[in-house]
Amino acid sequence: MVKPSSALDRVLVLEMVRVTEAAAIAASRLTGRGDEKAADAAAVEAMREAFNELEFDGTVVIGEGERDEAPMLFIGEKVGRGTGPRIDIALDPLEGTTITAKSGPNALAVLAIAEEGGLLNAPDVYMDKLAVGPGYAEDIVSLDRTPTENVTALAKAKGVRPDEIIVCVLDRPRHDRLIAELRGVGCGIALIPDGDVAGVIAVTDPDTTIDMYMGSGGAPEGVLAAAALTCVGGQFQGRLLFRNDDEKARARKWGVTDLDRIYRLKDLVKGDAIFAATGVTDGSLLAGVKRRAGGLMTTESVVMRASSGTVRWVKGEHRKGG
Ligand SMILES: O=P(O)(O)OC[C@H]1O[C@](O)(COP(=O)(O)O)[C@@H](O)[C@@H]1O
Ligand SMILES: [Mn+2]
Repeated sequence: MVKPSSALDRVLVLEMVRVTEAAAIAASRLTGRGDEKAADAAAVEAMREAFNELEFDGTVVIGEGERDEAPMLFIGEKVGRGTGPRIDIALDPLEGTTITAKSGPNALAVLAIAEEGGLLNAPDVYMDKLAVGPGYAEDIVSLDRTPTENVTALAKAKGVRPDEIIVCVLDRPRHDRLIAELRGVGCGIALIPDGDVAGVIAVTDPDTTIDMYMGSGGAPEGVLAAAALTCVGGQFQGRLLFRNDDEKARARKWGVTDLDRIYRLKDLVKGDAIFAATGVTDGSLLAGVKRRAGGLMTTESVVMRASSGTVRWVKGEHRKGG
């Protein structure tokens, strides 16, 4: 029996990989060149071009910024051919601009799509994030508890000592207190220079040995990581952080009424969703773009779908162009 296809037709699953591949390949030409802006611009342009080949009626809900600050893939921009299903898109054509410029680990081209209205229109502010992998009781950890309480609860559930827990944290001065508290507990801290989309997703992969993600990063990146966890399992909590009234006004403009709210996965991503990412540089999730002899280029991508929980790892060999 043929199942009725949802707005996110199966075809779109693999098409999304082409889109992230295009962005990753374009950005990779600028890897290690010390020019963050050029790397980002290359990814943005390639992603936009790839989207515009597709038979769908897409709207960017999380993108490169507001219309007046971003020339392309701004919030509200329509992409695709304008026919077919209406899809909302969250994207970060180059997640890890500094990483790419320095040729560090974990830069990704990343996007998530959902049926219209399915993604939180997160303002471009910081978000306090907390994530753990699958298999734990709901709310085993909470943004309303201290880091020490969360580590202790997680350790008990995992059947290890608190000092055996490994927490991933962005290496930022604003996290000094968090890091000091975790050091007090004796945890292992995986400090990352950038790239918390990969950092959050790392909790879902036992091979990374990372048990928990803590600390603040971009709210848009929070929604992207949440889309991945919606597909593969795990828990995520996020609370928007505002540094000034302007940021609060920005959030209200995007429909956020309760500024202190804790968002869980189902609040960030509703209904069916697809998450896709291609590695730009090597990282915990994916290998980066590699240029090999004879014009061959290889890419590694992952694409996941929430409704089926299917995860596909896609190795690409690109022989012409790029
Ligand atoms: O660098 P800040 O201001 O601490 O922001 C953290 C955010 O920046 C990143 O490290 C990289 O973001 P870019 O994609 O803009 O380079 C994100 O992963 C993270 O959410
Ligand atoms: Mn980013």
